[in-house]
Amino acid sequence: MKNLSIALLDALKQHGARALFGLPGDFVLPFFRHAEQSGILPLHTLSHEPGVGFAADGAARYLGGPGVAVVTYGAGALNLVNAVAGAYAEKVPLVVISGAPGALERGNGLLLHHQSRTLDSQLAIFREITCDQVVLDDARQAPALIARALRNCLSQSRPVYIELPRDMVDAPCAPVTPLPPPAWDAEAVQACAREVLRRLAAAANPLLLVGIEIRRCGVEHKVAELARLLRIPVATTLMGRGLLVNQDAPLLGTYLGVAGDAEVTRAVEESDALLMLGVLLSDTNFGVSARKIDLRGSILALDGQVTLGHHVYPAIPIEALLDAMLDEGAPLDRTAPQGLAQPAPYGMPEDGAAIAPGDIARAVNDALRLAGPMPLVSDIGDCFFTALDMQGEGLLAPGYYATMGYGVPAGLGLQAASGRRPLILVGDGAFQMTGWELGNCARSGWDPVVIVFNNQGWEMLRAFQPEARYTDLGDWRFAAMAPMLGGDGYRVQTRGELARTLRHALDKRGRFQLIEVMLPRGAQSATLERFVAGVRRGQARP
Ligand SMILES: Cc1ncc(Cc2csc(CCOP(=O)(O)OP(=O)(O)O)c2C)c(N)n1
Ligand SMILES: [Mg+2]
Repeated sequence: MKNLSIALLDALKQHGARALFGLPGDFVLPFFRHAEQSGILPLHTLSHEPGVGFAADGAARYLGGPGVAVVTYGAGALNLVNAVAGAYAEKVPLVVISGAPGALERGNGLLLHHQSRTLDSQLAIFREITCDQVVLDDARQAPALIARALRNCLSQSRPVYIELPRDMVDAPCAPVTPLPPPAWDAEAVQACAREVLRRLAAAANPLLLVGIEIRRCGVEHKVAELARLLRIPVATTLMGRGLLVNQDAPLLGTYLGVAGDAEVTRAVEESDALLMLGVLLSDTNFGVSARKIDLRGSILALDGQVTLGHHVYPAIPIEALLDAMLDEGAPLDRTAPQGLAQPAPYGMPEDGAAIAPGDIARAVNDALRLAGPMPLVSDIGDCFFTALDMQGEGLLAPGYYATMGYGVPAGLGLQAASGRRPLILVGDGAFQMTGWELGNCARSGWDPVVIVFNNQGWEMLRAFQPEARYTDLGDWRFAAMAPMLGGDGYRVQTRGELARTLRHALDKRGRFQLIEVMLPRGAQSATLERFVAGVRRGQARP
């Protein structure tokens, strides 16, 4: 019989995990030893737990399986909270494994180091940001608890919390038998699919609007097939940017309300049968709508249920709904829409002019057209709005939860788990938070290309409070620091320098490449300007 640590590691691998990300401490050292010595999953350490969480998140988003973060009790696990909360908000299947005090030390009457209020305070905190929590303090129960937690992590596409007392890691433990996904009622699914198809057929302007859950559930190809079958155009939400790329779908583009393409906005907001698949009804997706979308006339398939106006069908997995619609659907009486997606911007002039954010999108699109597609990972800031105009191999970004600090570690997690080299976009403010994780690249064999949007300030905040002085961050000279961190740094001031440096950096492998793009103070992307105007308009409305 194996021990509990090996049973847990085997189960993680069986459920699709491809790597462990962690930062050890005494409560989790025994598990780290098994993780490293067993080699069941590669173990990558980072320098601060937010980076551990974002790296696990990036791996999960890119590969679809669970991302795994392994930390010590208290100071470690509570450092992870923001990353886990963001994963919960954006439906990322994350597994948090926290070491914890053993039974004897729990009962010795002393306050333990890393303890906050009580020894169960941490569990209480993680109850709020995970869909399931288990404490492995009994080896007989452990296999069933692990199986339940991992099944819920994947079926709900949300983080789960596993607390592992350090005196349990060597306990003899039976292997974990994976549980089947939750059952559903085929008849209810068929009835729901027929009602959705009837509504679409009766509409003058049916439209599909897709969100991030269709990627988490691995059904993008089925959505594209449905759009082609029914001859219905598709738009993505802000969070869904990058979905259905290369899926041969009649893609209109990304819905950004008043901040986006007017054609796409009109198509979404004037649709009389909006079928929303995997869409979060969030302010970032709908907060800048030109006019309020009539949700009563729309259909929402999210979180395993389908809402049609005032009807709710519970327990309808999105893949089952799509399969039933593909079985029963037929072309609606419409001409097949041609994808209207606005072409991405190309052709940045390679001259001596100062660089604007929009130039960075053009330069990246020009360079990737030559070098080949790369996964894009963006932090929050104007780099995110600029990334919406980039043609990458999908875009990973916390577009709804909107936490800074995501970009660099998430890109490292993506490369660690998949081997693919990412292009990371990050502002100077966000780089100050977690950009230093690049110092782990040399020993881990990672070599991302990182573009730092250096406008020497918190520009997104300046957009709302131009008079503020506290948004000025000064010039941190990131490129000059790159060699000390084991990479190559380039500081570029003109469009010509940007184009040449980007081509050079994409060619250079084996060391991270940091391109510090100097942006004039106050320079904003057109999308950010429209987004700010939209938010202001929304706030001004009675
Ligand atoms: C963890 C966290 N703390 C604060 C904030 C609030 C914020 C949102 S945007 C922003 C400024 C970002 O500055 P940066 O230089 O990175 O990018 P740019 O605006 O283009 O200049 C802040 C402080 C968020 N979102 N997350
Ligand atoms: Mg900035």
